[in-house]
Amino acid sequence: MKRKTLTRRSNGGTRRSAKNIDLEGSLARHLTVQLGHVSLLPLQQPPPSSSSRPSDPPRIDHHHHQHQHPQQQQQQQQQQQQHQTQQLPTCSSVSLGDDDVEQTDFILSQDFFCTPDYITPDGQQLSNTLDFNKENIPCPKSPEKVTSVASKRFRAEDFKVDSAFISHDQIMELSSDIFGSNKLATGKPSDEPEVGNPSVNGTEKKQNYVSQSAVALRCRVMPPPCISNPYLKESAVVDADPFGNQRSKSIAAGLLSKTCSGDGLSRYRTDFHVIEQIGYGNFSRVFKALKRVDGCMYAVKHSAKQLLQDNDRRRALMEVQALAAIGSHQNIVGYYSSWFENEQLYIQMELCDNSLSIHRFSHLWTEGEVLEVLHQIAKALQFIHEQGIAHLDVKPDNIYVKKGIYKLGDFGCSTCLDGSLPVEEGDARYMPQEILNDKYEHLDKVDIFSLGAAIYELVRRTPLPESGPQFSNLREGKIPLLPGHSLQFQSLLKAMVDPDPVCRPSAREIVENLIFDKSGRTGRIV
Ligand SMILES: Nc1ncnc2c1ncn2[C@@H]1O[C@H](COP(=O)(O)OP(=O)(O)OP(=O)(O)O)[C@@H](O)[C@H]1O
Ligand SMILES: [Mg+2]
Repeated sequence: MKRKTLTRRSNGGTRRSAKNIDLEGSLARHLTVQLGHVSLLPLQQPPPSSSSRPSDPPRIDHHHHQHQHPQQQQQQQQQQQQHQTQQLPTCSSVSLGDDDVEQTDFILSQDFFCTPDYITPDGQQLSNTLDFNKENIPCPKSPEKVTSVASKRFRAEDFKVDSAFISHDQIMELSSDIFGSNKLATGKPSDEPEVGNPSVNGTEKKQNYVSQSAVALRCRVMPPPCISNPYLKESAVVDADPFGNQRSKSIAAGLLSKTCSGDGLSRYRTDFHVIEQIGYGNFSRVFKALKRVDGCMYAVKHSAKQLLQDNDRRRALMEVQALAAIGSHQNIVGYYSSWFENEQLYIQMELCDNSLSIHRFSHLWTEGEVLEVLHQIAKALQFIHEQGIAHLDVKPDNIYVKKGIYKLGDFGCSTCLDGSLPVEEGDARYMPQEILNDKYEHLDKVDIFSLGAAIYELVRRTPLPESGPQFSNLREGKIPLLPGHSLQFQSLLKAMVDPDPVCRPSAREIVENLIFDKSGRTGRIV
């Protein structure tokens, strides 16, 4: 694409041609489109035939103005105004349609765009070369404002009342003030402080002014590396190496080092108001926290200890990577965000009411109720299994309830079904025999066994043994009769804890089991 650079010099001495004039007319309209409310007056050019130099924008020369005879001055100003009214279209008459704007991709010189000629100081040294040492050079000073703050307020009130009552001298005075602070652009006085105005509230601005863009540039630091998500198979197809695998052998360490440094502020404390601790596990603490910016409550889980070893960090990261890869599902605890802070991993999650462990033994679970749990968590398992992910720690502790909806949480042990990730088995009480024998061919069926064992525990209202004959019986698929429960339900449960993983139903098969149609999922089956 052809690019054109427009540079205007402060003395108005830019070489001008008909094309240039045309171009600047387009530019003025272009600027109007961008700025909307900005008056075109200073930018509009008289026709080339005008005797005055067409490149000169309306310009107030304070010194010249002071030495002129008042009548002469007034006459000259009236002529100038008339000339503008006749020759120049008003803002409203300028078509703002895109068609009118020349289809040229401009790079507006900063001098032109940010510093209109009338505030560009004379004698400004322009260089065609880039000078990177300019950061701390004070900005050139614009002409001093003539008026004081007090008179500014007075004029502002007058202006609001009726501009017709303002004398010509007042207009000129106002204009010169406005020129200094760019207020002519809107034609309205503003109480907002003006950026770049050399005189604010009558006090001189400091000379060591650094532009915002320079500050932004300074703030740009080398970003931390991206971490490839092992749960997302598509991520391997990326052309470049956005994951910075060549940059850092210890990816998590790279991320950690970047996220722990910085401004020293705690994102957790800055973004959240911590209400209370709501839980803890072997590796983490979980807090109920109000997010300041959106006013909603979340569960924020962070690692109990500082993750000083790369392996610990990787392990912790797998939970958020799994959550992020899995995505949103009604029966899975929602994941929002995660970050490292103080060498701990923080995870912002959907806040649930409680986990099933609370009512595990106190509540008399009806068959309808346990079927509801079974059906909803089976749907969660179907969702993750279809994405090639196994949970590997399904148990009442990790099943949450929120407004009557059951949600699977704590993906700290989740892994890939294809064996591409290490297997870290969950709570042994809910693990099938094959896992204890290090056989990982059917990891999805491990989740099915665990869910069957969890439901069995809810119905029995007694904790599952960690060892002994009852422990072995369960792994052999032997469960005693459950009085008061339908045979269909007991058969389903028995199938779920079958010692042969292949014989266990899949999550989909469970979801589609007819038992859920019959039960209405909340009623009790006799
Ligand atoms: N999203 C949530 N909403 C409400 N409470 C939660 C949530 N997440 C966790 N909790 C509470 O915090 C406890 C510990 O959470 P979690 O099981 O995720 O931690 P953990 O350290 O991974 O545990 P584990 O020892 O099972 O590995 C839970 O038992 C539950 O009481
Ligand atoms: Mg847990």
